[in-house]
Amino acid sequence: SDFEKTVADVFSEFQPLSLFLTKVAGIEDRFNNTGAVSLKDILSPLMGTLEASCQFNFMFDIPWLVKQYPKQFRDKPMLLVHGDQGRSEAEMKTDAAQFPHISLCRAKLEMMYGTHHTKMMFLLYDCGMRVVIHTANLISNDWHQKTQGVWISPLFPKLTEGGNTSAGASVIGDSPTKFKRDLLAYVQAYQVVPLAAWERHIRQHNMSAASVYIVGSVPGRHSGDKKMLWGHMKVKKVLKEAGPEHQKVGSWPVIGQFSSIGSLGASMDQWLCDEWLGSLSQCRGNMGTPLSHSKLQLVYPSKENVRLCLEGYGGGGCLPYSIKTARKQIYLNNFVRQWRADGRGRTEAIPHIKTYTRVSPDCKEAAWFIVTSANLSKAAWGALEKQKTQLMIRSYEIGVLFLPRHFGELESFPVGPTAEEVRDSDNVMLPIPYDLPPPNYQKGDRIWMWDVPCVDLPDRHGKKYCPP
Ligand SMILES: CC(C)c1cccc2c(O)c(C(=O)O)cnc12
Repeated sequence: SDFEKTVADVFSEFQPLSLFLTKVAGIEDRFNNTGAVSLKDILSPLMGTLEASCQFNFMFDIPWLVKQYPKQFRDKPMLLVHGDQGRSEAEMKTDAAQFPHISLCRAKLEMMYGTHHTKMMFLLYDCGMRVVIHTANLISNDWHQKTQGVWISPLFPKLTEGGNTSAGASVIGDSPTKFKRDLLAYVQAYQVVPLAAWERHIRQHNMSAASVYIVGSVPGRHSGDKKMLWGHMKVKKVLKEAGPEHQKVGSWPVIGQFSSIGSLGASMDQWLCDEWLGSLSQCRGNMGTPLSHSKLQLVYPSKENVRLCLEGYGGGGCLPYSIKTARKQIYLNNFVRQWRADGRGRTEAIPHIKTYTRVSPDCKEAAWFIVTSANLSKAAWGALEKQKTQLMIRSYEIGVLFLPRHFGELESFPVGPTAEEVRDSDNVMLPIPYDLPPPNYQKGDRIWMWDVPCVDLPDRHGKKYCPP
């Protein structure tokens, strides 16, 4: 039964995809006992005996974060990688100063409007290391009543011989998805001294069991063969080389699901449907036929989704889509679908998770799946410039891409609408975080914008929404 399952049980039940949601306060136990973890679970001694950790993120509540570590690990060295500058960096330094084991590392943000969105943990144990790539800020609210995604790596054992000598260009202890090579390239892109030690730790571990691809974004104008390393061009490259066949999935819809939307251009053909969808609809054997934009579905909470959520209108505080941006791209209203997750008990847990996938018309199979920090924006995924010779990215992002072929020669992933189905299935099943197909917005409903008042109907706490 579900009572008294340890995090080790929860972890092993959801292998080999190792894709979890975060626990949500206030929903039925069964939706938290399977396929879901808390930050304390991830940091539990049952996952390994911690020696040191590195936390990449955007928002940090340092005293709260320290309390998520088991007492016996609260003095282990912790590096926080952030993008704060000026006053907020000063505040972070003040908070960190009270903890001698914590050091800070600021990521360079030289592109205007770039942010350090990446949410990742390096957990160094006495017997190996783990990588966790997720979507939650290191603040209590992000782990309380929201839907967040977490990929937890296998325990990567230490390489026996001097593993950190990389044999020329190739990397020792890598996987068929080149997980270690690409993770090293991502970490190296920061060019900051404190990460050199973590680069060495990564080199010294055998990551051959990693069955996902790294999909990272680093700020810059990437050209030549570096153009395919990051953002939507990395997805395009991997899907073209190793994705499912065009004749099988070429007509399947692509579904994007995210918690914010950038300025995407005055028409859908400028970036959304040509460039971005052009990359995410790539597949093997594709003769370049673009996917019709009727096959694009964008899951983003409506005003009613926010009004009825566990947090009430306040839940919309992590959905920073502004009316200023929205009114420049009304065409998005043709693509948006509601957030509904009855299968996971999370229809009322605002989605801060970001996922991208391609599913069969009958919603029973998925061609691939991505969980990432990247919202639907050019800053995150990149925008091609100079006659498509360079990819301009503003922010740091990271996610993982699951391809069926790396999970047992599958052509596609069977989709599991509930965590129990995934747990009890003998074959690999994708624990999809939301219900398929995503429902249309109801008549009279609208896209959630965080700077638009809601004074007609109260939320579950009897409140109206009057943003500052
Ligand atoms: C507009 C900005 C400051 C913002 C508002 C609300 C939530 C945000 C958030 O959750 C992230 C993130 O998770 O990386 C990043 N910016 C967020």
